[in-house]
Amino acid sequence: MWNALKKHHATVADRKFIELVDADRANDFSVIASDMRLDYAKTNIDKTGRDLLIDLLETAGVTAKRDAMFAGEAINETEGRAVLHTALRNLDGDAVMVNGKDVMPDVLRTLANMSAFAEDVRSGAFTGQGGKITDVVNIGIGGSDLGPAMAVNALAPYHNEPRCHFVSNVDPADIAGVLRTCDPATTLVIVASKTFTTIETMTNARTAQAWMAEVVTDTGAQFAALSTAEDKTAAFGIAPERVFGFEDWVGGRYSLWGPIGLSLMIAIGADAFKSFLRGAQAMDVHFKSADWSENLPALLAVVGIWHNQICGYATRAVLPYDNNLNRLPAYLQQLEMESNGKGVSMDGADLTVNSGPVVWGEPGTNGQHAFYQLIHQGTRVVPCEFLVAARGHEDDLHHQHQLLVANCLAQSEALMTGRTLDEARAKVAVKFDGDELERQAKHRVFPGNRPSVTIAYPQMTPFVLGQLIALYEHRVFVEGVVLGINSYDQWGVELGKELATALQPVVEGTAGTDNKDGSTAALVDFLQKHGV
Ligand SMILES: O=P(O)(O)OC[C@H]1O[C@](O)(CO)[C@@H](O)[C@@H]1O
Repeated sequence: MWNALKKHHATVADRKFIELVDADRANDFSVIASDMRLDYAKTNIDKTGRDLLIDLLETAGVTAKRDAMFAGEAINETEGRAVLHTALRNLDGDAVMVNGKDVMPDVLRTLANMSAFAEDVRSGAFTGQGGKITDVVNIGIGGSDLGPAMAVNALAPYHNEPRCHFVSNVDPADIAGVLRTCDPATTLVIVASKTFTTIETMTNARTAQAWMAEVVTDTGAQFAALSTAEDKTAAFGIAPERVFGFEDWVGGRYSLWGPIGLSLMIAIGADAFKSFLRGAQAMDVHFKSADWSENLPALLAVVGIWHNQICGYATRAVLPYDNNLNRLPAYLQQLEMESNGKGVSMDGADLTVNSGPVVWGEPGTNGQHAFYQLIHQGTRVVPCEFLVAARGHEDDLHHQHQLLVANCLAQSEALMTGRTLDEARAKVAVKFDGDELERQAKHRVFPGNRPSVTIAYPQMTPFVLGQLIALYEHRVFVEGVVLGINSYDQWGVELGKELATALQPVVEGTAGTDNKDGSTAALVDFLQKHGV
């Protein structure tokens, strides 16, 4: 299949896709599911290419793998675990079996407990020593931070109760900056850690505990924990009624839908949080039922495969024309790169194609005045993913939103159409002539034919955000199955953790640098001379 796709790519690589994009192609290469429209017409995928890509899904066994995932089979083979974040948004409670046990009663009970606690915090029924909670500090990292941090920003227009802060970095600047703005007597600290062992999180949690203890008599009463390790949360001193547990079949970067979403739930309320879950559930239903040729996550995945594994474009820019989605690129970096940044397939063989792409981005229009220069005229092609809402939330500034939308559409159009040398000459002919005209015109040429997809939606509501994040999760799943890798482990983060633990005494000066390489030893020496 890979060879067939590469052969086909050779036949379309030079085709100007601007010449192909008429109304028919725009409809044929777009799909609408629930509230979302995915347009992938501005690419050089043609019908044959799409058919081949869909054959690839079938050959790779995506259908069977998808069904196995939803059925609770242990598709995370290297860790022997099921992958069931979808159960967390299965609000109708239909049975989901793991090892012969229906997990839904526990899932729904935890959701009810979280909802009651979140509403108590919001209403003031739950208080700190100094009264109603004014600030919530979520301490977590990776999946225990990026999801809720991204979603609280994305849903800022729905955020109507305590201020929410997110501390992730072990750099003391992070926690010190946040705690400086909070009153310990009215702050709730949420320690979010699936394992409850992550060094950054546990270090920050102890710092927060000490900060609170200066003022608050019973600090444990103002701490909550989100974890799979209830023994460890108890040892930390957090009472069981404020521990919201989940199972090991929820991966860290897929955990926003359950207890790890508590800070989001406190920010927007339990009803809006359920609407967020319903959006994701709608995308799950679509993913399970739509034909691959009409299936949003599958199509987004095959476009990604086309650009990365077939065309060889190493990166992908995610460009939300939605300022509140400013943390989406960082969230997607973990979701996609921790899931699909692997060089070994499930059976232990080396991959024969590239692993997943480097994902990066910033909201438009800011990026336009920063890195779009390279996207338009650089020597490397960067496939772009634009996201845009029909409406913002600032009704009195709707004209400004229209300008935002115009910018978004202009960028994908400019990337596709480009500007020829003749057009560039015509632009500068009033100012220059002769050789100087030629030289100046060359700088103003845009190669065009640069691919992009656009995801459009009515408005960034909790329901729409749920759909969007579930769309990306399933896209990652499909790409992972096609590559034959396990998208649900993350062994690649281990070595650095082990070496950091070993280096701590070296940095502190209680161990020597004898067994370190020359470069590391010299850096330790330099930092120690400067007071580390
Ligand atoms: O929630 P935990 O267990 O603290 O882990 C945090 C993050 O660390 C990782 O395990 C990677 O180091 C991520 O996969 C995870 O989201």
